[in-house]
Amino acid sequence: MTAQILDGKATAAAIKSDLTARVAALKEKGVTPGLGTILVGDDPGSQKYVAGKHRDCAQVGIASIQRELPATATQEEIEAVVRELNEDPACTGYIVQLPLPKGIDENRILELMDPAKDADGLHPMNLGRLVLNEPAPLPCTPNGILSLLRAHGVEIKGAEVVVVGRGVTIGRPMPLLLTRRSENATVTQCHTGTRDLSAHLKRADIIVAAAGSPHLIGAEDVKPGAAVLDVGVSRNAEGKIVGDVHPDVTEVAGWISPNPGGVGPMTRAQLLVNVVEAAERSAG
Ligand SMILES: Nc1nc2c(c(=O)[nH]1)N[C@@H](CN(C=O)c1ccc(C(=O)N[C@@H](CCC(=O)O)C(=O)O)cc1)CN2
Repeated sequence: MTAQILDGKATAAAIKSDLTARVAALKEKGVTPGLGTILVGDDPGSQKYVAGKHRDCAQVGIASIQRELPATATQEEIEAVVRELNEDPACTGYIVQLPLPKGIDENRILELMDPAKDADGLHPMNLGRLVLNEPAPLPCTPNGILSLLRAHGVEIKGAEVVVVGRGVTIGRPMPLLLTRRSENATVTQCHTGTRDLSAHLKRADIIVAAAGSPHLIGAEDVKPGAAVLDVGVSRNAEGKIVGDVHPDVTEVAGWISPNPGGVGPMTRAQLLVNVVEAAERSAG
């Protein structure tokens, strides 16, 4: 078997085409959505992701507000920029690119954001709303994964899903989205403390690999026909992406997301969805 591709680029392009029309309609009502980004430091990966987010904004007609601080920025300096964007009427929603440099209290920065402008769905109030099944902006990568599966007709309802990883952007919120009544999946969360990862993986209909451990998952770990989403981003000596999923998984899986070209573009598309939805709410 050779797995079918979960094409993130094409799916994101379709989402962006829909958003372009919605942004045009907002502009006719006098509302221009604006996405703000706060980038601290000079991590090349983060710089690339933020640049991609603003390229996407330009494509769909969303205004860009970019704030950059050096790696030496203090907690207070970052908080000052957060306060500035909280107050800026041109900024519909914004994100603080993670991770922040060592020594910065990331949670305090996220808590300081105006939850109504939280385009990432990572403010504690919005994560709490997700737990309570109340409407909230949804974290971009988990929501992008669901959109990618739906767009390709992969059955989520009743599926056994294994999420590998417990980070704040993917691992923690992913099971919350998957176990909503609208998705009705059964989820096992695995992490570095899991005793027999392979035993869990072999039972999975869907695997979300977000461990950041190069080629952690091989063909021998995957049930034939399973859908495998590779979210891991490690870099080799040439700076190329190495995912959590070994290339030999393609021979066993039913569906696989390429990396790059799978979940990454979907993360960016869902960010734009959150910004446009916030603008539509404020436009009534
Ligand atoms: N504030 C946030 N920080 C981070 C998040 C997040 O959702 N919010 N997630 C990740 C990084 N991320 C989003 O910012 C992200 C990851 C990957 C991509 C992407 O488009 N990847 C491309 C490849 C790009 C490359 O060549 O390096 C792809 O997969 O095709 C976009 C955004 C951590 N931080």
